[in-house]
Amino acid sequence: MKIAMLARNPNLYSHKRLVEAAEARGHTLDIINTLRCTMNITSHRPTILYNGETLKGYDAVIPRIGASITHYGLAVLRQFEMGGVWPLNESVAIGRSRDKLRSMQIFAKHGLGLPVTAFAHDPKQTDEVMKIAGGAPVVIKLLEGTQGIGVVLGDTERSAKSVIEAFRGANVNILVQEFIKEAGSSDIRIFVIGGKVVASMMRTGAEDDFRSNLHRGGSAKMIKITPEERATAIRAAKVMGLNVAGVDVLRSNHGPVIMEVNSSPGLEGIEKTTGIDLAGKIIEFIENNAKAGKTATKGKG
Ligand SMILES: Nc1ncnc2c1ncn2[C@@H]1O[C@H](COP(=O)(O)OP(=O)(O)OP(=O)(O)O)[C@@H](O)[C@H]1O
Ligand SMILES: [Mg+2]
Ligand SMILES: [Mg+2]
Repeated sequence: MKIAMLARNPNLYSHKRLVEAAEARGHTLDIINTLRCTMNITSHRPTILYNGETLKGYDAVIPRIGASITHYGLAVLRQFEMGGVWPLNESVAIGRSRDKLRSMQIFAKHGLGLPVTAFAHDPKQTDEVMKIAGGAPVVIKLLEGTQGIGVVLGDTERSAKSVIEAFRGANVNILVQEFIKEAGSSDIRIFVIGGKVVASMMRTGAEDDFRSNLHRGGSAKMIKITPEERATAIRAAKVMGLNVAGVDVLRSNHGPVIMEVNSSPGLEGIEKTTGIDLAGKIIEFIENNAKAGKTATKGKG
């Protein structure tokens, strides 16, 4: 097969592993720098120009679109989809999962466990937002945050309110969430491919941090998840419409609650922790599923 991978940095562990796995199985995998793609949107047959040439002949495209270029990256992916190239994850599904509010609303609608979450646009609503989240301690999150940056614990009513007001003053969107203390600075990353759990790990925050992010100094270990956690992760990936997903859940007193669902989950932490060849499993999934024009949404947007 001829596979395209939309990515910017060819030296990232995840990207190198996917190239390696594809080549080991006899495929070619070209890394396409998303931002260097030019789109011809006017023609009847949508095309993508790359380094002066029209991209063609691809059987599948692996989107690894960074959070900072979601908008342009999804347009490029849609262009592939409209040209009939099978995407590992569809643009519509990635768009859903990148929007924290939208995804939480979808999870709630499907009865999946979530931390109690409040959101308001008006700075005057601080008291109400605090009340919905059940009062201090609460977790305050930047909607556009990543790698644990912009995730703050408001220990007391007073500190929570000043954090909310500071964020609001900076004119950024936030959500306020019940603090799941019983999770003990740990979360579980569950890796789903094609509706099956293929690997999972528990990440625990550094000594003095409630955030479990490995980027913030957390550590990871292998873990056996419960059937309820497994079902939650599979369902979360399904309602997002993602073939490949990294589902993050916290163990709360009221069962597993979903933190977020990642559409381009990193491979380094989880492959090194579990010893499972996830890159190989992803390529295998592509082999078994890629078919020209076979997408649920066909880039309908
Ligand atoms: N409501 C909560 N209760 C307890 N701990 C939380 C809560 N929300 C977040 N955390 C902790 O903080 C960490 C970071 O939060 P979150 O995953 O929402 O944002 P992020 O890591 O910045 O986003 P991304 O994972 O996309 O980089 C979580 O992994 C979890 O350990
Ligand atoms: Mg996120
Ligand atoms: Mg996270």
